[in-house]
Amino acid sequence: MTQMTEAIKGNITEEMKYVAEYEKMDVNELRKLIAKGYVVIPKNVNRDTKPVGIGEGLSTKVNVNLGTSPDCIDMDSELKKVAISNKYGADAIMDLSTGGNLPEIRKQIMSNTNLPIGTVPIYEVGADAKSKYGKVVDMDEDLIFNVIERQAKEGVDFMTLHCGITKQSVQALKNDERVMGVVSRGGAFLTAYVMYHNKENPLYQQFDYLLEILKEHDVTLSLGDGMRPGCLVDNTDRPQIQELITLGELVDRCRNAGVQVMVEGPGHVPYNNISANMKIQKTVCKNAPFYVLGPLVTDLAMGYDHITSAIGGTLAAYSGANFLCYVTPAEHVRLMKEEDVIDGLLASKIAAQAADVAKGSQIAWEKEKEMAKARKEHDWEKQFELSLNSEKPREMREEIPSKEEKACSVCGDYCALLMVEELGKR
Ligand SMILES: C[C@H]1O[C@@H](n2cnc3c(N)ncnc32)[C@H](O)[C@@H]1O
Ligand SMILES: Cc1ncc(COP(=O)(O)O)c(N)n1
Ligand code: MET
Ligand code: SF4
Ligand SMILES: [Zn+2]
Repeated sequence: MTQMTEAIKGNITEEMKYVAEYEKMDVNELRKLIAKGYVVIPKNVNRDTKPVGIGEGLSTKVNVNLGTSPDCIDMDSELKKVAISNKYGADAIMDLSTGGNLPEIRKQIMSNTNLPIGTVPIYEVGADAKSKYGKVVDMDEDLIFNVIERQAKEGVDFMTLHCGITKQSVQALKNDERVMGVVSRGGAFLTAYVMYHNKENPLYQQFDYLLEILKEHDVTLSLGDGMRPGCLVDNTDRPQIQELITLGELVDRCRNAGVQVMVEGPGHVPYNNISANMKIQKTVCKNAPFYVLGPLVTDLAMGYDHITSAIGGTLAAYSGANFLCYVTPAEHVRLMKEEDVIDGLLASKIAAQAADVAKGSQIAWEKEKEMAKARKEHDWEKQFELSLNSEKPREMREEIPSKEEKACSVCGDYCALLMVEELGKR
């Protein structure tokens, strides 16, 4: 049973009820969207988590990436990142750990949040292959499917699997004059596998078997974009589009099997090409929920890539993307620290709200109206409460206080609002 098979049968699940209430929509409308594959609810049957809907007609969701790396294994810090994700309103968390005891790290992360958890199982496969046989490319089919099945049993809610890395897309990469090669880590593992063994990607070749495993536990498949461009100059090139066409075909196969599926997208895309990218994806993948990384609209802002990604993410979400994978100021520089998680998550939440407002979402506009009212009433406490991060403005207001309690220290006695208001005009 999956949310999708239930929806097709006409059954309304508890998860659908929860999501419909949160989104303030009719539950039968939601059910129809899930049945068509336009909306997913990533929730593994083996784990009790908050149901989160992603897709057409729903509010834009944001994901936090966290996890260890071979250079930094600090469980304490990762759990603080989980706490930050809970506190500041992430909609999902991906554990992208590649250093230390991966199943143990995942277990701890999962027991510290009720948010849906995503993973990229090929990372664990690569790490296991390296420790057992010496190299990442020494992985084999058994190891791949065993890891996926184990993670599915543990309760992972969505999995990024780079099924579109095929002999064909690897050939397209070789034929192209792309400046940067493969920047997707999972994509790189599988591209290396295809090149080294001259074999087809097992995730593609045995896709039906993969679907059986995912279906049993209702794991949502997130089709990874292993060929996404790694810099603006490579955007929307043939390897990216070649892979996307394969992903579109795989979406059909997921739907026929009743497996929930979303599709991942770039990455590095100039502002003028973002809406075209969203349109191509939504068309080729027949309205599957779209999960984008950024997109980053310039490559020159090292240390500020949460901003480049919020600019791109706003337009992407406005143009059809449903799920924004956050990017932090640490992207392209080092592993993120806790404060980077706050900045990255806030930037993504801003992009999501900005896009939802522009799309005319009633929920988004209700919040904007409440803020307008709080500002008019000089209700500072309410303004802080409504803010995406309440603490920051609260602390800032205390740093340079105003003598005039209703105003702030930008104008103080000359508060524009108060001056006209006192004449009884508003
Ligand atoms: C594809 C995305 O995954 C992120 N990424 C890769 N590994 C980790 C990790 N251990 N923690 C957080 N993010 C990670 C990259 O920074 C990129 O944004
Ligand atoms: C939107 C998005 N895209 C990709 C990945 C995985 O990372 P990678 O492809 O580098 O393994 C991700 N976590 N989120
Ligand atoms: C593999 S982690 C690095 C990801 C890379 N910055 C990208 O654009 O997708
Ligand atoms: S983030 Fe760093 S380690 Fe990862 S692909 Fe880019 S340069 Fe390599
Ligand atoms: Zn990048």
